[in-house]
Amino acid sequence: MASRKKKLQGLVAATITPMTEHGEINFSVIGQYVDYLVEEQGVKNIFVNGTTGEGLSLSVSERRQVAEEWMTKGRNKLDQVVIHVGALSLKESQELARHAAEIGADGIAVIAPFFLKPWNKDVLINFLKEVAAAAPALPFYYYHIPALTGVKIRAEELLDGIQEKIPTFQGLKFSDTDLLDFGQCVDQNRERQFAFLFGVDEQLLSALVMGATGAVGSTYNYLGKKTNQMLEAFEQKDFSSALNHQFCIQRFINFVLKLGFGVSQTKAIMTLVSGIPMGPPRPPLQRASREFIDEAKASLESLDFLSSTDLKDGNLESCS
Ligand SMILES: CC(=O)N[C@H](C=O)[C@@H](O)[C@H](O)[C@H](O)CO
Ligand SMILES: CC(=O)C(=O)O
Repeated sequence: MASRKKKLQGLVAATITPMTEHGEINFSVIGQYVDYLVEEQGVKNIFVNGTTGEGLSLSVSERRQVAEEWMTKGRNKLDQVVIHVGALSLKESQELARHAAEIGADGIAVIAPFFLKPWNKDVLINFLKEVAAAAPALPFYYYHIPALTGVKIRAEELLDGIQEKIPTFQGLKFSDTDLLDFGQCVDQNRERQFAFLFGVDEQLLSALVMGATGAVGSTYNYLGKKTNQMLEAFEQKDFSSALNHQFCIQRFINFVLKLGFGVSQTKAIMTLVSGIPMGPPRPPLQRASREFIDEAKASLESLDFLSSTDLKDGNLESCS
């Protein structure tokens, strides 16, 4: 039986995997990174080796080392560490799940296998069940990200009866814009203590209205503080302030999405905002262009999302 520890709530940063200029993992900055999230962004939960962490571009041995480093450096500082252990090979996924349990992680998450794909709900559940069973004491989260996996089985359908198949099932990380599907996941499972973690940062407020209990995302690495203000306003039922915060966040995300925004760009933005070198991404991803970085910087400054306040004066767009 999974240890029913405190429900995962609030913001969860999808961690970047820092790399050296030579493309090796730069473990040396992870301690600093933990402190930055906790102290500067007010974010105390992390999601390791996911999309943002290029988990599927790392070897199994690298994934184990990265997970260990976050656990070590996060001890007594972070609330919860969830490790993504999804892989195309069930064996690898199980190895990573067992490893997550050994190192004391707070939960594991798994995406749908995305090469030879499950074609219906039962087939997907069977795969997930085998992974979950390798870590029978760890809370299990399904990571729904259909745009990247190509597995479009609706989350609402998957959740129907899931606890009978996967007793450790504890929640859903929902990275899709289908708020009907998300809302129905919440509505149909009201009496269960699941965590509903939303993963589209630019739409989080709508998901909060639908009953999201938390959020996992890449932008919480550097917009955690801002997003926490939105959560706070929502909690206080100050919906107009919450909406202002969401619109500010949207202006930034909308701006970078139009320039082309993904993991490479997240690495560059985090380097810029935190001052911690995240390094280049691993191929097939390519590093963000100089033009992107300059434009993103100007946008962050004009929205007052950077500590440097050079461009602040007289800026009508400022979101502070
Ligand atoms: C596809 C992807 O990486 N999604 C992230 C997490 O699920 C989000 O945090 C996005 O990066 C963010 O919402 C910006 O679109
Ligand atoms: C964004 C996210 O949740 C991930 O990197 O997996």
